Amino acid sequence: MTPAARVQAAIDILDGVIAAARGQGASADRLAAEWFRQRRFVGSKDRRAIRELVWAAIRACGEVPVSGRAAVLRLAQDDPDLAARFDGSPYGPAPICADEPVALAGAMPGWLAKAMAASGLGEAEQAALMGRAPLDLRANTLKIDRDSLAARLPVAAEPVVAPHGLRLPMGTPAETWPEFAQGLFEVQDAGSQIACEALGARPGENVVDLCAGAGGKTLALAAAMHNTGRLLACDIDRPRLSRLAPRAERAGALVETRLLNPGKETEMLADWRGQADAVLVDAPCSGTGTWRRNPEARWRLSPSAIARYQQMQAQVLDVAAGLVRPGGRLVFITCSLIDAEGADGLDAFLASHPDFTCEQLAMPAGRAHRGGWRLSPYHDDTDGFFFARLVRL
Ligand SMILES: C[S@@+](CC[C@H](N)C(=O)[O-])C[C@H]1O[C@@H](n2cnc3c(N)ncnc32)[C@H](O)[C@@H]1O
Repeated sequence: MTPAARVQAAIDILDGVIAAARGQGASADRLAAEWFRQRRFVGSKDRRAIRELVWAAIRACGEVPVSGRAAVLRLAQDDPDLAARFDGSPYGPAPICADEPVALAGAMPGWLAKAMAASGLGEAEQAALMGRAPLDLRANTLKIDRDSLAARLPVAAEPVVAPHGLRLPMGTPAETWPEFAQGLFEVQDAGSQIACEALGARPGENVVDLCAGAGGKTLALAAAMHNTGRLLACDIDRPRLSRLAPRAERAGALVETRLLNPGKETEMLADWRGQADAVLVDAPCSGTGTWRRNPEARWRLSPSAIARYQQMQAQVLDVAAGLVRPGGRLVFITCSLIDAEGADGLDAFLASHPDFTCEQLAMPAGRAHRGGWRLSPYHDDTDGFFFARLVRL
């Protein structure tokens, strides 16, 4: 492909991404993969260049751009080489007109920037959400310790702040390695690992991971518990929860799973009522803390979506509260950095559950934030999280 044809390809993919963001359609990743699947003649160098341009344009535009061309023109304004590709050559983009629309630069839509600022995150914090996420691993201590794992990996791995974490160069195909197939590690952001540590799950305990999804955090809990006691992983999403069993098998982790019916969670967990030593609530949220991985997600959010997540968070916290034994722990996690989905929810929970109190945390990275703890890409180079540990009196 000519350099100009690559630019036009990126514009075409971006048009699809923008339409999907407006209509809550497929993710940018899926759309790009589909675009390439239909054009098998596009070589790997071209693919890489096109992808880089697509994601650079997504990162550069805070609001949803009017078109793919307007998004790439945003980048071209600061990049004369890119602007020169708009030369009208065959398969390339038409020359730039003086008065055509150019997308606005920015980290995120204005209403989200305001919500972030009100949650104590200034411009530098907001801009860091558009950076590139590192590739972190968690050594599976059911099978190996961090140092022994690092020595076996085919590329240098740096320890990270999470006690069992290692960091690899971005783009490392870690999941193709035999060490992955052998269950020696999981790919897991260091922030996610630290949030799990907040539960302090111990060997022999009865632990519930209420919103387990495909079990990223469940597997870390199983390792912390040395596969002793009972660990129950629940979710309302069958496809997600069904991905947990093969992962647990690879990791050698002992986990029970239970698929819950929405609205019937308490009933379906009646046998665990007041029995759990610790409950993890990795609540459904907007994922504003994970935009480094899927930056187009910020084009899909709306204030009403945030309000719906808040309701879901209150509901899962309520279910979780009923499972905790007196003296037991409850950890509330969201991978969002806006207080509506973190500290505000924590306050509301404490107001309606006087039998719970918030415990002070001291974690290896991050900082205290309104009764809980915050990790952010800017401050910690992890995904963004809010979490809090509560104890039932
Ligand atoms: C942030 S994700 C969990 C990610 C997972 N813990 C991990 O570490 O990979 C939130 C999960 O909550 C689940 N969920 C939503 N409402 C729920 C409910 N009422 N009860 C249990 N799980 C729920 C969603 O299906 C989703 O899988």
